[in-house]
Amino acid sequence: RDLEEDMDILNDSYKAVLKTDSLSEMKTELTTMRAAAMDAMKATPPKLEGKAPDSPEIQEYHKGLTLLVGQIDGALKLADAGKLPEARAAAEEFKQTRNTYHKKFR
Ligand code: HEM
Repeated sequence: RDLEEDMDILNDSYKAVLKTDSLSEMKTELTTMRAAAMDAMKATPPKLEGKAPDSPEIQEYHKGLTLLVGQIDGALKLADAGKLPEARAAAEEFKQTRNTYHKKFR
């Protein structure tokens, strides 16, 4: 999958996560988001084309996705514990990460 596809998947599943009243749907969509974020790590954003894999910019890009995966895992843990409102509140916080890293790399 290319980066745009991963981002489109992140986007669709994120909308579903914020909207659903079903714990099992939330878990499925969070798991889909996690896989898309992990796959996005293999891509190079068009803006960073030509940068070395160990350049500060690529490292920063990976840091953003690692942060998002950590936040997704936090929300998954709450969903696994049956805490739907708390899981949704945790998912709301992904927006900050998305916006911060879109400003840098999108
Ligand atoms: C909940 C989290 C996120 C959502 C919902 C999201 C969603 C999106 C969407 C809808 C696009 C446009 C895709 C398209 O052109 O079809 C996009 C592009 C992009 N996003 Fe995200 N994003 C998220 C997090 C992140 C993070 C954490 C990073 C980097 C660390 C990132 C980096 C990018 C980049 C580089 C593009 C441009 C891709 C390109 O033009 O090929 N995104 N994102």
